[in-house]
Amino acid sequence: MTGPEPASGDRQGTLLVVNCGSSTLKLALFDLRLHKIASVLAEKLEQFQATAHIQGDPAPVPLPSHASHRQALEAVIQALFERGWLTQAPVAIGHRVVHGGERFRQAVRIDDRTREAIADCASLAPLHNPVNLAGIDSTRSLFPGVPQIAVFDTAFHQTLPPRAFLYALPQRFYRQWGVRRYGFHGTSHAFMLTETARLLGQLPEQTSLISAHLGNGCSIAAIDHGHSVDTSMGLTPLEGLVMGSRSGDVDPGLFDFLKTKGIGQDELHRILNEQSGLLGLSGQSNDMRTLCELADQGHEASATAIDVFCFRLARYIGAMMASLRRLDALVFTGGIGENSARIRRQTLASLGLLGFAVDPERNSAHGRQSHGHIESGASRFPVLVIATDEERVIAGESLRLATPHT
Ligand SMILES: Nc1ncnc2c1ncn2[C@@H]1O[C@H](COP(=O)(O)OP(=O)(O)O)[C@@H](O)[C@H]1O
Ligand SMILES: CC(=O)OP(=O)(O)O
Ligand SMILES: [Mg+2]
Repeated sequence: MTGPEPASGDRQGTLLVVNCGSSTLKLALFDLRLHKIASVLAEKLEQFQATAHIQGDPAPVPLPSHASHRQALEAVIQALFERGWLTQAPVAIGHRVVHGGERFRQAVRIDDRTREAIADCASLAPLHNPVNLAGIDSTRSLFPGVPQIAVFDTAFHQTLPPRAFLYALPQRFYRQWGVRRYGFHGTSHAFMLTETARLLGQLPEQTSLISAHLGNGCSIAAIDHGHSVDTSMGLTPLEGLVMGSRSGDVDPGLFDFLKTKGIGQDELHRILNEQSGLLGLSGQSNDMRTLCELADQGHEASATAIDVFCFRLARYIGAMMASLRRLDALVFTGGIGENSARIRRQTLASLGLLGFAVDPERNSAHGRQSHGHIESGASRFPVLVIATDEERVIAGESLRLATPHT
């Protein structure tokens, strides 16, 4: 199959959005009115079965075995040209960058100096920033002279007050090394704010919500009158909720204990980031869909993984209430939040005392791409399901920064 009636927006120009994740690469093309023209997903990068597909095109994009992010990006861009989705260089390229430290409070145009500053933040997001940089370097050499914009996961959370961002550690760690809670998934939480305000018919600056982004990485944010005031991720994207293969919160005393068992620094890093979470608890998979199927077939460890996931999430929803002056809605998003009625139901079942109540029919009616209410008439608060679109937020910021006069 070839591209669309050749990529309609392409004649006026396109925006390319690059989201290099820990093992995936997501690409999206938008026209200058922010209509999405194409999206691409490459999965299992660095593994034997690396694959890439342009949505709606049955022919996979050929990738070398164990393709790196850079190789996958180059192959996908070549395919976008060959199949007619792209006919000229994009007018701007937006990149998701996970960690911007305290240096980046908003999106920036990338030059040599900002690239170095992003590299300086890499030790705080070792699974993410290095691959984000690989994406930046690759598109800078493929499209020299095209404005490149970095949009940071951390930027939306720069409004956190000290009571939420400080750890109870000696303050010199914060002053000397920036040891504090940063928070992530900011583009998704920001999109939840805009969409919630739109659905409720009010202004974003008057809207207060709890946003639960449940994908491979999971985080929750308390947004008070349009500002992020609390979130579950911390210095790195490891703190907080149970995730696909990340542990979320553990007792830091664990590190000393595991040392006595001969587990060193590198192994500990691998355990907490790659072998824990849903994967570690179930012993089977980091994929919530698989675990729901296994639990239905009576696999006990998978059912336990789901229990721990939902209970931790419910506790965090309760904790986020302490950060808000009012609550207009609790919002579920991300692959799990958008698609799994079971996870939403089980989580909310622990929150009856706070006044949350779900309507079973509305809850099971909502899947990906469908916005809407799932609370019952007895609920104190609206509960919403909203499909996230991090790429659209990145495209909007990129357009704004690439064409500052418009
Ligand atoms: N119908 C479903 N039921 C339960 N989990 C689902 C369903 N569809 C997708 N998921 C889960 O969503 C997660 C991936 O979320 P997604 O937001 O797409 O990931 P990423 O963080 O990589 O962008 C996986 O755990 C996947 O199993
Ligand atoms: C910050 C983070 O966890 O990102 P992702 O969900 O893409 O892994
Ligand atoms: Mg994600």
